[in-house]
Amino acid sequence: MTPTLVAGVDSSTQSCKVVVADAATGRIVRSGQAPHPDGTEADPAAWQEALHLALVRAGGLDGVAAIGVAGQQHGMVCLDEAGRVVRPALLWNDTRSADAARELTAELGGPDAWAKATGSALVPSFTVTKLRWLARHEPEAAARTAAICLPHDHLTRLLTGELVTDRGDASGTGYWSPAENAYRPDLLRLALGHEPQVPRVLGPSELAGHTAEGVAVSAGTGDNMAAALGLGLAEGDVVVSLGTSGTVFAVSAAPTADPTGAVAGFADATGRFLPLVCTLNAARILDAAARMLGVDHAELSRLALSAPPGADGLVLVPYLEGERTPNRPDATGALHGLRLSTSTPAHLARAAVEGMLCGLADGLDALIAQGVRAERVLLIGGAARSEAVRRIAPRVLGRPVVVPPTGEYVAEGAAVQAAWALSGAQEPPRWDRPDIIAYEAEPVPAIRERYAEARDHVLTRPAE
Ligand SMILES: Nc1ncnc2c1ncn2[C@@H]1O[C@H](COP(=O)(O)OP(=O)(O)O)[C@@H](O)[C@H]1O
Ligand SMILES: O=C(CO)[C@@H](O)[C@H](O)COP(=O)(O)O
Repeated sequence: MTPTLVAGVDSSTQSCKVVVADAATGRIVRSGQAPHPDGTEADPAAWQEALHLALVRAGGLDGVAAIGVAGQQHGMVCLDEAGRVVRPALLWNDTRSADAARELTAELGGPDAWAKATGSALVPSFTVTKLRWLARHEPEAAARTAAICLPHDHLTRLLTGELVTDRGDASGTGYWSPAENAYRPDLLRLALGHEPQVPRVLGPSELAGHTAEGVAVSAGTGDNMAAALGLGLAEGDVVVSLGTSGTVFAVSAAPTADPTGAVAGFADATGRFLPLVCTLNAARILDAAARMLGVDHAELSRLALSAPPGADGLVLVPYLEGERTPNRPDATGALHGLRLSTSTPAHLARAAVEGMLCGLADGLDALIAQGVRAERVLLIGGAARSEAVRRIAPRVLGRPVVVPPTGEYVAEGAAVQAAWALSGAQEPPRWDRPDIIAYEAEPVPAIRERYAEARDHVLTRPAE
């Protein structure tokens, strides 16, 4: 019998990935990907082209009954009255709205007020801060903005003609409340000066519509929510994802509202919640280290593993893109503890891996402080392919980690959602994912202690 096929899309920061899977078993039958342009602002047409190319490379939608789109969270896509894009989208890792975040925070009564209203204290990643930036710096574009949506909403709209979203992605806007399950139009108005149309929020297994060819399209969601769905996260599981962003997250039955701003109180893609810590600096720290050393990722990993834990005191503070957690949008990175004896490629490679992981370890602490249980840590994302990262992670995170088989969990999560929407079932399908590899190593607390000494000693960006 021919299996029913579903497709999942991951339209993330650096690329678009598509998987086509058997809806009953989750077996991946074909896949494809295509790159996104570099930069922190992007023409949404580039995502559409990359999706088209990735779909072609995945053998198209022949035989596919349903598709779901997951995307990088928070990006601001402004549409005019005719549904045309007003200006390039500002992405989650664009920090130009740092002043806007500070202004809006003060106007509502501080970080606690935002955490109560939307689950999250404001940092420049949130869409609402980008809207304020637009109102201040491009008032003409702000006035032409008749509707506002996120990257995954935009692609879903191109597929179906419907302006819809889901709880997960809506929870990263800064104008939707996960606890109330409702928009906060007052916050939209506060930021932009008027209330543009916003996407209708669909239920977790609701259909957004159909493509012109009749393929059903699920609600879609943010990339982290999709990864949680793809991994079938249970309580006690914590994910450390090392993509362009570094994220640490868990599913939770109750909403969170962390006034310190470290933990964002997002919603997930199943009707629950997804407390999450996000850093701006993860896989690209290793890309940068490899570039500086003139080596590829395999050699960077070999070098890192050849240096001792703690790199003899060499610390790399990884704020190359500024930072979001802690909230230091204007920070730069730094190398501390350089001596003649630590001036080696191996030490630098080790310091890069450890510095990246220390940022995530701080995130894990913040999540635990919000009541999350970390019984099992799952390592995913591009940089989790690195053997050095897998073997050093337990030393820095202070607990064993498991690495699910190398897969595209965001795209797979989007495919799970498509299969769920198609089935009409109460719960999402549980696809078997065997062969989890466990990595154990003695924790080395000195790595984090030295990092804690170093992390506040960085320069800010020079004025441009
Ligand atoms: N073996 C590897 N070791 C370290 N980093 C890697 C490896 N393979 C891929 N990467 C990095 O992972 C990143 C892409 O990860 P991915 O999770 O797909 O990111 P995103 O979803 O944000 O686009 C790139 O920066 C890439 O260089
Ligand atoms: O902003 C966040 C989470 O709040 C990021 O995690 C983005 O969702 C981008 O993710 P990747 O491209 O790294 O997957």
